[in-house]
Amino acid sequence: MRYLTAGETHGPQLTAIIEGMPSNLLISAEAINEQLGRRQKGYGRGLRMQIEKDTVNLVGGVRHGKSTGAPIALVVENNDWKHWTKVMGAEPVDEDNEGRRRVHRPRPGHADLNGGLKYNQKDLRNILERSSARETTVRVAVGAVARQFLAEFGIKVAGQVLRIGDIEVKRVDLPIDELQRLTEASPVRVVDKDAELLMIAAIDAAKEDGDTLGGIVEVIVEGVPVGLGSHVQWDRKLDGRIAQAVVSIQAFKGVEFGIGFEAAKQRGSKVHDEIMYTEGNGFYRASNRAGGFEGGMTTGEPIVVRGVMKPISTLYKALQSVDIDTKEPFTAQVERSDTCAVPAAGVIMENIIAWEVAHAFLEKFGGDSIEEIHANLANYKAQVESY
Ligand SMILES: Cc1cc2nc3c(=O)[nH]c(=O)nc-3n(C[C@H](O)[C@H](O)[C@H](O)COP(=O)(O)O)c2cc1C
Ligand SMILES: C=C(O[C@@H]1CC(C(=O)O)=C[C@@H](OP(=O)(O)O)[C@H]1O)C(=O)O
Repeated sequence: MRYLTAGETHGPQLTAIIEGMPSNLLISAEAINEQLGRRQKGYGRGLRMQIEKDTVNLVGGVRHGKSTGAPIALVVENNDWKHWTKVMGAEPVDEDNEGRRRVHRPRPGHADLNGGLKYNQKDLRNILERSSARETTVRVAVGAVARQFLAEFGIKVAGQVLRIGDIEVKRVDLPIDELQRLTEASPVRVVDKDAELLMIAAIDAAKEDGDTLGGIVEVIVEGVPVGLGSHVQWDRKLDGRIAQAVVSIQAFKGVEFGIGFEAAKQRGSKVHDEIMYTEGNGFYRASNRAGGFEGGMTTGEPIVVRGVMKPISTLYKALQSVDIDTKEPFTAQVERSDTCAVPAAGVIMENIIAWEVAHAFLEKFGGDSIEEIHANLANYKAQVESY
């Protein structure tokens, strides 16, 4: 199973195609829209989120509410497009010709300069249009389909924000349904309401100063069987694939599993998870410091992943850069930008991880229909139980 996305942030739409989703999966556009809506709600976003009202259009591979096995095509339209038809117009233009502008001032912290040099583009809009995190809209839509696939097999995903700037909350270990419920309505997706108020104040203060904030998000996946991923080849390690997916989110700079970087400070006796066995429950771990992985395979314990997002690159208190035409320094002018997108990024992270887990699940249990996968899973469960 694989997917690709296409589309520009100020173009007419974002598009994704999922190839290899088995047939007979119930796919609800409403459930996809729920995830799209969650991605738009976080505190700290700029004016663009007031323009957009993201909803999915399923234009291929789904009939009568179920996948047919054909490629699934998903489209999310950009409401903002109508304001950009001239700028995005078909004719190449120079600056200020009929209101269309060529971008020649690269923004620090963005793909602009590297992309311009690499693709030999003198209009940096050709880079920024695609590097924008607007693309995550349709990746969340893809992940929301994966989420429905996982739900079919009792696998659930939830996330919480653990840090915004210097405001940190202690992670809470709640049953996943409870965590989902408590973070659902929260503007920064934290359970601790006091910390949330501090975070909102920190975002407001950064905005006041023309500055931006990053943070840390944690995602948990519960109900995964033992043995997703594999130790036998580097690119089959599921923790490795998840790490790649997390760092592929715009502005994500780090990832850790379980106790993560903390492990560097501890002795082995405080890091590894002892193996237990009881009749009926089979093998399990006394703790889950590894965050659900050993040898690139799931242990059957919850997957616990944290991602680090850097502060938003575009600052109202602008950073210095160099004009690609004149080679003269300038300080960038900002029209609009987010101050903090960590809560939104948490929703993105949940959904892209759902995709990676669904992908590994399908690799393990194969099959072209949901019924076939259920049969394969039951067979494997019986094998594990009698091991
Ligand atoms: C949900 C989300 C919203 C973002 N919004 C903005 C924004 O409004 N302004 C900005 O400069 N960067 C924003 N970013 C970050 C940039 O897209 C990102 O820093 C840039 O594409 C360069 O990629 P890199 O930081 O991964 O190197 C956002 C990222 C995410 C995940
Ligand atoms: C559009 C989204 O995020 C955008 C991501 C983004 C960037 O540079 O990554 C810059 C901003 O875009 P614009 O310049 O059009 O306001 C954000 O609004 C979105 O999340 O849907």
